[in-house]
Amino acid sequence: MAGDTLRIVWLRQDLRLTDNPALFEAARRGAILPLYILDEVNSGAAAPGAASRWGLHHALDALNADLDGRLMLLRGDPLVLLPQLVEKMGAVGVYWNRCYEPWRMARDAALKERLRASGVEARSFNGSLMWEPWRLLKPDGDPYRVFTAFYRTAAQRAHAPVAPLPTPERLQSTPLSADSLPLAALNLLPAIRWDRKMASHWRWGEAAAQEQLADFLDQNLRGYPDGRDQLAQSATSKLSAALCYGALSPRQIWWATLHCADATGAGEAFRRQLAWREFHHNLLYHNPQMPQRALQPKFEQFPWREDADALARWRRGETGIPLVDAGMRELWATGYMHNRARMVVGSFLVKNLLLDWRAGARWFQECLVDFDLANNSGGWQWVAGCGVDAAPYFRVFNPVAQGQRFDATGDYVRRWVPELAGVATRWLFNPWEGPKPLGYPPPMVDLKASRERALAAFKGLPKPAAE
Ligand SMILES: Cc1cc2nc3c(=O)[nH]c(=O)nc-3n(C[C@H](O)[C@H](O)[C@H](O)COP(=O)(O)OP(=O)(O)OC[C@H]3O[C@@H](n4cnc5c(N)ncnc54)[C@H](O)[C@@H]3O)c2cc1C
Repeated sequence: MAGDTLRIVWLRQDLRLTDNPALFEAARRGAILPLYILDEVNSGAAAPGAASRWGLHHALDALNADLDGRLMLLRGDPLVLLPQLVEKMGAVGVYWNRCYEPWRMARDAALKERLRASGVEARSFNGSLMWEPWRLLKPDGDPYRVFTAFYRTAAQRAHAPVAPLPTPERLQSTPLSADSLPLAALNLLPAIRWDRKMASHWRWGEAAAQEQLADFLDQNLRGYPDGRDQLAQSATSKLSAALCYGALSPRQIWWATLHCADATGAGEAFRRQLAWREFHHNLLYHNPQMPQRALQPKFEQFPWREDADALARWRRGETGIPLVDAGMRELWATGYMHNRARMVVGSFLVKNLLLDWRAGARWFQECLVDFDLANNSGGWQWVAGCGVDAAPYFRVFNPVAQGQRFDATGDYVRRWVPELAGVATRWLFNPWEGPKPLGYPPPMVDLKASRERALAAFKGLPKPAAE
């Protein structure tokens, strides 16, 4: 294959053929070499955990099948591997879609400079966001810090998300090089095969994601505004993992909602949630410290408790608070947790247990198949009340009231906490007040007293002049 037209398409969080600008542009110009590099060198603390690695394995497997087995796989530092590969293959360019995590941006900027300095075409595109963070700013040029204002501008005044691109008409890809590693050599699957139990909860690849989107629009969109908070209903799209690995782009989803039958206007509620993803990416871009540091500086002095035993009970779903335990066990069993449950378990950890939000974020990073650095750190800062546009710290979720409201039949709790299957709905969310259920622990904290302890700690924070 002629090296003078060969371009490497470096795929990362965009594992799809449709609406993939880097792939589309490279394929238009000639031959391509589709490549994925497992980078464990530059990721540091942001490295995906065991559940995301498992998901990545399947996402890569599906993409490779779509590319007729021609996806090249490497493992190591792209800053070293890519220049070597360019030289070896005689490629004229490297194309990729932009990522927005601080570690990836730093690496990609260095790579671009290095490739260009040696006369290689290095081009990046937007394949993962509807509004890139430097394009959606307040009128005074500052980044948004409040979601509603961000969304108002995005939905009403910003440019509409660009229409999705088609699949390239012709994919002229190079035969697989002998240097390519077999997928198994990336060691993404766990040594102890705990993943088998969660496999049935996920579908992989672009075609499956498109089908899932079509089914959601057809069957669930209408009920989304009311149903999305109902824990036992499958009312949400479950497209988060497809977005994380890039089997679908947000533009494809946005456009599909605009072009489907939506007589009730429910698409608006759904697009609003998609915009939360954009907002968190925007926040992370403008606040690269977001995964490590509270965006409200006063929280850096918050008196978090150190309590390894309490953290372990929370992780295992053995807190004695049924809704919290149900969420944590759903996470462990499936690699997913309903958004409402994410908020409830997060609030319980941070407020009732007074444990640092970063410990919760780290556990989610390890266990979520849909782990996404921007959404996870943004979600945790929101729940903890220490982010820019957060629920105020003094607003503490009451897991009993949340259960009664969002799991009124008790099906969610009974599914994930089978010890409580026989408990009447009246006592299901507060079994300590009713007949004592067998085999289920008493609550590890008193909800009222621990709430007051949290509020007192919050009141004790210094009030910096500049906040
Ligand atoms: C503490 C906490 C941690 C979270 N960690 C992650 C994470 O690591 N990865 C992740 O993708 N989402 C995370 N979320 C956001 C949200 O819980 C999930 O995106 C959602 O539950 C995924 O289910 P779905 O695809 O069915 O959502 P749907 O309701 O169908 O929404 C469609 C899409 O919109 C986006 N979205 C929806 N709600 C939110 C939100 N609150 N914030 C940002 N984007 C949103 C997601 O991309 C989602 O796939 C977190 C939320 C909290 C409170």
